[in-house]
Amino acid sequence: MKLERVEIVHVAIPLVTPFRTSFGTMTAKDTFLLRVVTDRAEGWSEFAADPEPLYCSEFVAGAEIVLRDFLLPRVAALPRLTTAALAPAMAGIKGHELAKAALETAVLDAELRSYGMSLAAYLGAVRDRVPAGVSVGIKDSVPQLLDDVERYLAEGYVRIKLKIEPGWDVEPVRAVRERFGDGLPLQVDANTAYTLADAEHLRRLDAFGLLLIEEPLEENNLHAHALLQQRLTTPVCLDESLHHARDTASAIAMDACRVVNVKPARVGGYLEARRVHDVAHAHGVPVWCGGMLETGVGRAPNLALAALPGFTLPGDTSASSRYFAEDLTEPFVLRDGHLPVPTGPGIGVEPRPDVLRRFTRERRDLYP
Ligand SMILES: CC(=O)N[C@@H](Cc1ccc2ccccc2c1)C(=O)O
Ligand SMILES: [Mg+2]
Repeated sequence: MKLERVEIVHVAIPLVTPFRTSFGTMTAKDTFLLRVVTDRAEGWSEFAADPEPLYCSEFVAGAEIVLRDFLLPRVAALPRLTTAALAPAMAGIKGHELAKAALETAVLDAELRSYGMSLAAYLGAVRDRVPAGVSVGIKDSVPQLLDDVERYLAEGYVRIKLKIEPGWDVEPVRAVRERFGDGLPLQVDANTAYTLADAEHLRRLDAFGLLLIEEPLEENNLHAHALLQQRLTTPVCLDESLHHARDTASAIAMDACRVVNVKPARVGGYLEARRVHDVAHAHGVPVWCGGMLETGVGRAPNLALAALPGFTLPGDTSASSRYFAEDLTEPFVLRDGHLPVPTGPGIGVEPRPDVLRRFTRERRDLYP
């Protein structure tokens, strides 16, 4: 393929309800899409983070600069544009996995469309639908939390994930366990909010039979997570700490990570996400597909990834209606607690032009 044009489309879509985590409260998904035009086909992708570097160090304005000034010049210089050639071409630029993932995914979408192949087929999907979990934010009160969990269960979600932080952890988890029983698949996500000094307090969560506790400690401290795991029976799952297959292998070897939250954006794209899956699967470590409040543009490829054999736990890819009154793509609708894996060429979806126009803030060329 030949790279002809790359467009950046800044979008802002209100969330149906505010989403509070230990690092902040979101009221809208404010990010950008990339549209890559080649001589054979065009492809779309979505940048996973936010205008502010709260979940990780990357953010919207910074990613646009890195793409325009550093990543695109290297990619445009390739003699032949293939998705496989992108990561090596961009490797000289340190970090910026989310920006690299956005570019690689749009090129992958275009390349697969040019062959008429779905991302699911390309990655090696073994299922045509995946079970849907839901991530529930920190609430103002326990009764409000129980109402929200009840509503999500009634909608069919098969797993509940509760955001926790110091002061909102044991009590809400106990309340959900007592109200919905021991059979409910239940996990928590601290988004790095605790330290090893909290180990004794976190051990209290062992009483509730949780599937996992996600990223309890600061990101990139595998040693601290390994020390914490020695003191908990609840499996530690890493998210913010894992940036590629290599550090996933290290985390597993150190017993710092007994479950992996795989986020293609966090590891630089779907090719590396599959490698993370393969490394974990080879070690008998279950993986699940994390979420970043993506619109349908980011949700569709995550469903293809979640259909790989090692994805044995429900992920955070919820229905479109969990976050948005109107999605940029055709909405993803829960059916019997599952979402369908897209079967069309590439990521299998594209933004609906009229809806995209309504939520577009600005649109400009990044290349040429
Ligand atoms: C579904 C879920 O809990 N996702 C992330 C946290 C998160 C939540 C909201 C976000 C909004 C914009 C950018 C990044 C975001 C990350 C997590 O697993 O830790
Ligand atoms: Mg997480």
